[in-house]
Amino acid sequence: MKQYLELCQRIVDDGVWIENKRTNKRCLTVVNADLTFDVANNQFPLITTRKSFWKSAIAELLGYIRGYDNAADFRALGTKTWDMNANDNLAWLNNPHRKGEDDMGRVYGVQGRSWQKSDGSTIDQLRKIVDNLSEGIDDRGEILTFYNPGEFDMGCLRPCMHTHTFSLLGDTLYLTSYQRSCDVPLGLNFNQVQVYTLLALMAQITGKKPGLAYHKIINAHIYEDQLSLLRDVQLTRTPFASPKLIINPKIKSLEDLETWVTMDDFEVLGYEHHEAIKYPFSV
Ligand SMILES: Nc1nc(=O)c2c([nH]1)NC[C@@H]1CN(c3ccc(C(=O)N[C@@H](CCC(=O)O)C(=O)O)cc3)CN21
Ligand SMILES: O=c1ccn([C@H]2C[C@H](O)[C@@H](COP(=O)(O)O)O2)c(=O)[nH]1
Repeated sequence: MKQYLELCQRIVDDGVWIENKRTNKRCLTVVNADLTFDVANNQFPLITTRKSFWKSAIAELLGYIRGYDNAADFRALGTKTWDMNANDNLAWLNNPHRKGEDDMGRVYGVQGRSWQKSDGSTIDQLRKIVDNLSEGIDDRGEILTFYNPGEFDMGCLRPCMHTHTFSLLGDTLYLTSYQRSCDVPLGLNFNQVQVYTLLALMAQITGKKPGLAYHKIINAHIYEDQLSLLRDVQLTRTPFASPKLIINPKIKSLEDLETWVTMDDFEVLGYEHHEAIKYPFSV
């Protein structure tokens, strides 16, 4: 929580106002932030200075793991986070690649599970990583990347948290996640839960011990219409201690994640938090 609050304060104190063309809003912006989460000791980085909808964040992650490309599938898992980008974004609505209501196109998990090759076949990046790690192999290229510039025009949004690199030291698994663009009041609240949970889940299904998760952010920003709520409300609150994330130990494989896992397989213990804050969302 300390790292999150320090980043918020840094943006408020040192941020530069940058005009964003896509959303037509100004963003108070800093460049480069490094967060570290202690997954080994179950220090779940859930925001406590407001109510955080952590199930929605984990549902989104599970949708990426499954390779979903449709906001309706994300809703069925328990999150509405893709509704606006799939259905309310004019550039995407006018894009000939859009297959209709709720389609997100070739974003995130689609790239992770079925990256298209020029011969028409596909690459399942996640399957290869799970197979290698399960056998104790780290080929120094255990990289899951959603960043495919050749297909940006086929999706509703370029991926923000775009690359996850796994590293094995003995039987301890580490994760380094890269994020090019970060909406600190809304997105980061979800993204840090996802980085943490991705390492915890990957360690569990490959039979490794989880170590640290490193979260590297490039452009960290606050939209102009979020600033007063963040600075004058959220930042004046005193944080509570980190809660714990409990994952159903019956989850043992990638197939389990793909087939029967639901949000009921995740539980948070000891979550003390301040009241919810409704931040404006920019499409
Ligand atoms: N401007 C913007 N910020 C983002 O964080 C973001 C995007 N766009 N587009 C793609 C995804 C979608 N994400 C989202 C979308 C919505 C919420 C959101 O509304 N969160 C609320 C309520 C969540 C709930 O009730 O489930 C929150 O208070 O955290 C969060 C992240 C993260 N990403
Ligand atoms: O996981 C996510 C997804 C998106 N965001 C935020 C970061 C930006 O505010 C927008 C994306 O806009 P771009 O113009 O494509 O950078 O969504 C996030 O924080 N986390």
